[in-house]
Amino acid sequence: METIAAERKASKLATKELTYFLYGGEEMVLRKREIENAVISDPTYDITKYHYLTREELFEQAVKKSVHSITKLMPELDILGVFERHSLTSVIGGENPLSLHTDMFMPTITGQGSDEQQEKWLPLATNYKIIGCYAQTEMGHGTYVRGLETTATYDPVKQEFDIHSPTLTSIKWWPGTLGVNATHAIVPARLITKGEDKGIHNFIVQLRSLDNHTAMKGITIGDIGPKFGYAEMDNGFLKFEHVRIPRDNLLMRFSQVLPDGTYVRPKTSSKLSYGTMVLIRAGLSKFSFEMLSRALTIAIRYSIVRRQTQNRPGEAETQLLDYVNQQHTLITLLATVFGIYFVSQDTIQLYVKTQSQLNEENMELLPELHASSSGVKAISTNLASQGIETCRIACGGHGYSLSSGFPFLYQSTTPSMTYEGDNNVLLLQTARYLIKIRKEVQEDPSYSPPDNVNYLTEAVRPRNINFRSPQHQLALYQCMVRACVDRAATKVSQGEKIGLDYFDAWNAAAVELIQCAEAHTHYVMVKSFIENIDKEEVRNMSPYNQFILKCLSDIFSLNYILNKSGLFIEAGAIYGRELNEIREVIQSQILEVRPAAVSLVDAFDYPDFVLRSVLGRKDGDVYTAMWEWVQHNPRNKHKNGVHPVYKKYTRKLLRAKM
Ligand SMILES: CCCCCCCCCC/C=C\CCC/C=C/C(=O)SCCNC(=O)CCNC(=O)[C@H](O)C(C)(C)COP(=O)(O)OP(=O)(O)OC[C@H]1O[C@@H](n2cnc3c(N)ncnc32)[C@H](O)[C@@H]1OP(=O)(O)O
Ligand SMILES: Cc1cc2nc3c(=O)[nH]c(=O)nc-3n(C[C@H](O)[C@H](O)[C@H](O)COP(=O)(O)OP(=O)(O)OC[C@H]3O[C@@H](n4cnc5c(N)ncnc54)[C@H](O)[C@@H]3O)c2cc1C
Repeated sequence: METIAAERKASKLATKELTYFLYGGEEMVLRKREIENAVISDPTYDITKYHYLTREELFEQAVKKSVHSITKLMPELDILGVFERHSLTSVIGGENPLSLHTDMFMPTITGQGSDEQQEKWLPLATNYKIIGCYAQTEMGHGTYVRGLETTATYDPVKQEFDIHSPTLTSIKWWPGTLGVNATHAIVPARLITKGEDKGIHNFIVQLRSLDNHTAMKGITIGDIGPKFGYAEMDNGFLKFEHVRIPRDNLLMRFSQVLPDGTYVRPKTSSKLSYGTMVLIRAGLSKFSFEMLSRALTIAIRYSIVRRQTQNRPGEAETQLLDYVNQQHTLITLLATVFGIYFVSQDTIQLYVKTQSQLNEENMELLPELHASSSGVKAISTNLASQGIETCRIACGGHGYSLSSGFPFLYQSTTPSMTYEGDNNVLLLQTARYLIKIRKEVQEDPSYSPPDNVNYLTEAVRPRNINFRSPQHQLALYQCMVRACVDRAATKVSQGEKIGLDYFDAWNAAAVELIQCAEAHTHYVMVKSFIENIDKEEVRNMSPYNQFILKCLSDIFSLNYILNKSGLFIEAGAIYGRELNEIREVIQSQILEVRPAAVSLVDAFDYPDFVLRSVLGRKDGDVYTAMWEWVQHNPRNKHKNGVHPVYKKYTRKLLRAKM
């Protein structure tokens, strides 16, 4: 306890200033804390026994908490917007089994419903007269949305759609909130009218009765069973047997079916029906920041408190964070989490800007948003999932206990590498965009590509390189990414030249394509970090905070160069002989950050309640917390301290003659 207090005292970081910066100002932080305190002081959200609950208990508690939040806490706190809602969910912790209602069902209606449809459905949804989910994925198809098999066949006589699951593989499988709670779903299905298949469109389908919650006629519905984690979420299955819905349950903002069955195609892009996925992908980088920053808070605080090995006679054992390997592991991750933070801010801004353009039927930014949000979602969820596991390992044996908080963070984060688009698949979408822009640049010298891909027109290694210079770092990345894009594009065209069809040529280059998308996205993250810490808000910070952010930016940028040095050397961006200098800059910046490490994680401002970790306690009283935790263990609570398995099994073994 004294150690962590001493660390805080010695740190020169203006912690409060950084917290205000991260949350968008003092007012936002005060509001966040108001929400946290309301949750912490309400017994409904008690977490004392959380880690010992069974799957069914976890689910029931989570639904109870969710309903309590909607009916009591949210009105009391006047929580309306998406950010405050997420803030509340995040404090309550665990999964929110009703989250898909507000995160996907409602945004789909807002984004894709006509004005009349919004007027009809949004008040019902806002007031929880209905509970919605987003039922897209089927047993046979998740990635390949165009391959979904559920049909929606228009009947002009009754002016209804007939929703049907024609095969076993067409059964909807995975959607959250579907298994037990939802009354309605957005159902992407193949629209068939006048005998023609018009592709995937979104429909609103009622699943359960609003009187007694039983399944509607023709609907078979349930929960898909235990998963890797996510016990609190009712991921479900859904089978349709010719379910009838009115014509105007087709979401008609972009395309329509007229009463006689005439199809009116979207004026602009058919991909607008994928809009909800893009929204969540943009939000997932923020989610990745939250999950990884919590893991780092736990790992860094514990590495201050934990001592291991007396290295000099008569002195205290060494703090884990004073081992250079531990510093390297955790401080490079600290730099990463700031990288994710900045790019998530930029991605959400790009989403908002694109959305306002789309409202004016301007599609200009859509390809960039799709490519960028796909890449950023993939890289930030990969980094967060791997980073949480790295934090667990960095905490030794105690990291493996549920009480560390890591298992929950990992289980909740790792599926984000799959849902909302598998990360490899999304990186291939980013690569598709890069290859396309490269082609345009080559074919039309007057074409000026978007800023983030400008390196495709020119990328030059600086002379007299200074690895501490952000501009030089960016130039190195530009050379490297350009070479990666060239390599992938060349591989595709070589395949085509030897007679492979488009798919085979593309598939043969898949590894290089994913590599170029990854490299590009890292470049975008480094660029975002560098640009953001050059903004006025940061330049107004205390000099020491600016200095630490610059150190973290260098670490983030240079550590990737070191880890992927093969790519940079192959591109002629750096020479092998320069690697030592890069190592030294990283090492010296890590040493600069070390004294501020605990204040940096304090700046994330997570109360103990949110971390749910005996190792990550703010006061550093880890061992007392571990002892308290074990007192709740039901396995220790049997008469005379003797567990029933003794009578059932071990006694027999001990007395058996063998
Ligand atoms: C603001 C903050 C608040 C948000 C808070 C978020 C908090 C997060 C917590 C959430 C917690 C839990 C949520 C979990 C719930 C999970 C839900 C789901 O998983 S829902 C199901 C998701 N499914 C997928 O993502 C499927 C992945 N597959 C696809 O998206 C597509 O099929 C794809 C892209 C792989 C391929 O599509 P398609 O075959 O149709 O396209 P092509 O490859 O042929 O490309 C054609 C052309 O279209 C362009 N394109 C593709 N997609 C899009 C798009 N979305 N937008 C724009 N354009 C798109 C593509 O680039 C091609 O363009 P071209 O010019 O021809 O090159
Ligand atoms: C916790 C969780 C919650 C979910 N919630 C929802 C929800 O609310 N609503 C909903 O509709 N869905 C939901 N899903 C489903 C999710 O969106 C899909 O699982 C996801 O899109 C991946 O699709 P898939 O399962 O078909 O994987 P697959 O496509 O079968 O992928 C398997 C492997 O094949 C590779 N692969 C596949 N296609 C290609 C390709 N074209 N090129 C190269 N490689 C390829 C992938 O990289 C991956 O490694 C959820 C899933 C999970 C795990």
